[in-house]
Amino acid sequence: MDGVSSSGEHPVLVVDYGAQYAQLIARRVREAQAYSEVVPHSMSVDDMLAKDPAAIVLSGGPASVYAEGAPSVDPALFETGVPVFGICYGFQLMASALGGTVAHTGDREYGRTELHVTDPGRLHGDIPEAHPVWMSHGDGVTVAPEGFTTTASSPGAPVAAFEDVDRRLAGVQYHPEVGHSPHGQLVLERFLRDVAGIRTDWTPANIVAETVEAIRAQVGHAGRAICGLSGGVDSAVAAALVQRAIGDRLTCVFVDHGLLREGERGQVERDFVAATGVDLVTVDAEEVFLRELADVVDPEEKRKIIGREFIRSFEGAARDLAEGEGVDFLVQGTLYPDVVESGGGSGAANIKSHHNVGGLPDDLQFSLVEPLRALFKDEVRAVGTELGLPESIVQRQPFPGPGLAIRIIGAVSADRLATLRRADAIAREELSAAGLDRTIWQCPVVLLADVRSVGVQGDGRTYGHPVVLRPVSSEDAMTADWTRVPYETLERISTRITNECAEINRVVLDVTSKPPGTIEWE
Ligand SMILES: Nc1ncnc2c1ncn2[C@@H]1O[C@H](COP(=O)(O)OP(=O)(O)OP(=O)(O)O)[C@@H](O)[C@H]1O
Ligand SMILES: O=c1[nH]c(=O)c2[nH+]cn([C@@H]3O[C@H](COP(=O)(O)O)[C@@H](O)[C@H]3O)c2[nH]1
Ligand SMILES: NC(=O)CC[C@H](N)C(=O)O
Ligand SMILES: [Mg+2]
Repeated sequence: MDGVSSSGEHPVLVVDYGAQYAQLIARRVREAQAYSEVVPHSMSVDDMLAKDPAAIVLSGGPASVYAEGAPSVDPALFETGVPVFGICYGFQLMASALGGTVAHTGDREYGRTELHVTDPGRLHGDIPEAHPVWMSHGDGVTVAPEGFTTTASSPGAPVAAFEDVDRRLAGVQYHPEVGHSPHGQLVLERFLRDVAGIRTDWTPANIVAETVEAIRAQVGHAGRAICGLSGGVDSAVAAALVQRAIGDRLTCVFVDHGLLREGERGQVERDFVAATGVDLVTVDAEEVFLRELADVVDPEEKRKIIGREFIRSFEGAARDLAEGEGVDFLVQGTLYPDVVESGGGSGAANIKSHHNVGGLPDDLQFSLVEPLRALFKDEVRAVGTELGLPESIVQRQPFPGPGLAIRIIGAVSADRLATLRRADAIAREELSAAGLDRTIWQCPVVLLADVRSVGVQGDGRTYGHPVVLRPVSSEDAMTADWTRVPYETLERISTRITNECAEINRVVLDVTSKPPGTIEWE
């Protein structure tokens, strides 16, 4: 079907009703090559329309649609002509808003359930008549609204799917977004393509083309930009996109804030420049960062100071560069998770202020150019590959901009940084030697600088600090699990760190997933 392409300008909005899986729905939509964003259920229909959505998905949620105070949907949404798909609670909402009946049936279904396709319709053709789906509900639609065809049922949900193709509305009681619904992705794709009429062509090549155009439009014909470049994946890809858009009107700025890992500066100045040919200047800012951070213990305070000092460094570099000519634009490799965690999503809580989002000072003079702001890391990697960046850059493990400062629990000092830098280098060496670089998303090493424990080394008493190993596996850093690193590798890391780092007499392993823990400790 030849409809609109979904993109940053025509997103598929996932309306979050408190679902466990709202982000996952958005990811699945993106996997179907349509661009998607999560928005809160408090957003008005007018505000949704202002985003010019290609379609809207109503998520699941814990409430019951008939309960007092339950989050609802404005029935006007269904009159706008925008295609809508309801999942679980969203399906029940759609049913009750359009005149169907939803009730507490007592027929709970949690987990694997057999679905029977009673009418293939647009969504369920060529799928076995009986197939497993993942359910998680206690309420059910007992009567579908007028105009809808019921297309599937399950033992506990006589109306388990319905569609009104003319009005481009459809929904399912089950969760198509989870891996346990093997045909769910197909059903979602059919809604986007065959019901909503979206051209699912949101591919890395199209993202590059669209983004380069948008950057040109923002920076104009004569504008000059600097790009905060860390050697990491995000800023490398952002720089490559901007370079493609404005060529040599871009200069990259690497800030050595003294919070870097062993060998990092050389790697950026030598290897990164050799691999990409970017025009790079380095700012030596160790002294000022360490001075400003002295005695600061609170993680948010650290982050705000670091965010501010990054900008001061960029301002200094811009002044030196332009010799009076204005550099108005600052390029940053900000990703969607940075925005969400900084509380900048739609109604999201502030978990931590990423230095490049929530940590920015109020008096920022630059206009920000953030071409990756809507993307997740795996999407950024695909864009980087599309741009021809080498594997060594595209597949690099992330390292946070605030660096080792947010891995010292306690105040930051040059001595503590030196200790942590060595321990971190040892852990990275051993994990690489064990061939785990691609299995592990990243492995922060955290120095508990305000904790001491008693040890015995060389027959003498020590009273040193512990370090924590935090190996995690993840797809996009929004959720993570701790990586089961082989004991032999852990043993080598532990032995080497306690032998080679004077202040450290204990190595412990963090076995917390995210949630509830975050990846970094601060
Ligand atoms: N040392 C640095 N010098 C200049 N800019 C930096 C530095 N560290 C971080 N930044 C800026 O802050 C942004 C966010 O940092 P972040 O660590 O999330 O991304 P990254 O370093 O580019 O990629 P990765 O997530 O792979 O480490 C970067 O994209 C970059 O623009
Ligand atoms: O550039 C950054 N600036 C920051 O302020 C920041 N805080 C966390 N991170 C990285 O983001 C990912 C998610 O981390 P958390 O689970 O700790 O929030 C992980 O990959 C972290 O390393 C940051 N990156
Ligand atoms: N997962 C859901 O969306 C559940 C919807 C509703 N709370 C029910 O129990 O039926
Ligand atoms: Mg980084």
